[in-house]
Amino acid sequence: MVKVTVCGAAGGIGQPLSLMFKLNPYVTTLALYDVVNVPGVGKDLSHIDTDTKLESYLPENDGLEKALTGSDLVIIPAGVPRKPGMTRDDLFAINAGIIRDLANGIAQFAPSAFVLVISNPVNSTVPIVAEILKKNNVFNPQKLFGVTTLDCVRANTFVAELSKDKEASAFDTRVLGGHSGETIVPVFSQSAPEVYKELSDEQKAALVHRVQFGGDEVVKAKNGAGSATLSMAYAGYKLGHALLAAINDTPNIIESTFVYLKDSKIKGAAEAFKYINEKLKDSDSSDVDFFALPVVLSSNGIEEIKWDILEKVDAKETELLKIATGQLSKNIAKGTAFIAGN
Ligand SMILES: NC(=O)C1=CN([C@@H]2O[C@H](COP(=O)(O)OP(=O)(O)OC[C@H]3O[C@@H](n4cnc5c(N)ncnc54)[C@H](O)[C@@H]3O)[C@@H](O)[C@H]2O)C=CC1
Ligand SMILES: O=C([O-])CC(=O)C(=O)O
Repeated sequence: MVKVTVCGAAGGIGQPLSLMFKLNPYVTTLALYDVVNVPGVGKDLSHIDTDTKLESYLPENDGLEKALTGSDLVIIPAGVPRKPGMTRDDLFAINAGIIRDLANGIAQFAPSAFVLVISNPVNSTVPIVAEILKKNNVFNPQKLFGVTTLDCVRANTFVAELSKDKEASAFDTRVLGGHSGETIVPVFSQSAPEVYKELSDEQKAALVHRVQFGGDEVVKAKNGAGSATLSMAYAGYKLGHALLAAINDTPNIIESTFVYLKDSKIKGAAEAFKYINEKLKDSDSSDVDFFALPVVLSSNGIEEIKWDILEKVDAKETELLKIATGQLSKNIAKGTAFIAGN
């Protein structure tokens, strides 16, 4: 029996993401929550002849409580998307409060659920969720995931375009750091070595830049009508499905996610925290408490952090990681301070 809750289910990401979970055989109940339009989305999906039971809730009549109670996995694509000319950080003013309120609901009604945060700016919204869960004494770092899967998906697609003989599905690129611009660091030296070795320095730089700013490509092409929704729904589903498979005892699944490190008991967290903060960050900027890294999944959630990839990356990638930590420490501190100041 697995209940999945999608918060922001009537949105551009929420709808296709909910469709995919309606088709997932692990899911017995799918609860949709949104502040608008969700009864229609829920009714529509409920006609699909898969066995997953559909529930949909607006905020009135304790909707959030009902959507979250008994939930095993909560996925959050709630909040506003970018328009051309905006950075992800420009979304903080609106989305931080939305995420705080949803996190308070999770702390109260689904304190032991796995939580996947899609809403931007991920580098700050994930720290917001962690702070709320900590305040309520229900924080378990094994169960909190910042969704950076779309960066990996893009990296696989873009590197395949440069490969002579391999399709996108042949790649499993690791992307480290965070989820915005220069905080996104694909490490092709570790995951696509054959293709990577053949590229010139200019080609390597262009490939990395394309992954870092892939979101902008979509924002520009949509021309005011939002940001990535369909590729994001796919990516969110990919991580969610991997987690459901791990919960159901499929061994050795590795996915990348923006994971909490500081004071965490997860295997590899202390080593990751030390390496990032001592070797990749200026001593005068605040701690980088979260970082996107490959993790091994189990029925407990994040079982192990594969931090040693940080030691293996090449000199140029190390330089990029150092640039990433500067921005990331500010983004994380901003999220944490938002809750400390509330
Ligand atoms: N992590 C990632 O890689 C990516 C993250 N995103 C982010 O995902 C978020 C959602 O994007 P879209 O689906 O395109 O936006 P959208 O505007 O189409 O949908 C957002 C939905 O959230 C709902 N919502 C607003 N406040 C809410 C609340 N308090 N509780 C529940 N639902 C609420 C809205 O009613 C709407 O249905 C944005 O912040 C966007 O930047 C988008 C793409 C990739
Ligand atoms: O670019 C955006 O604002 C949405 C996003 O995070 C992405 O597509 O990577």
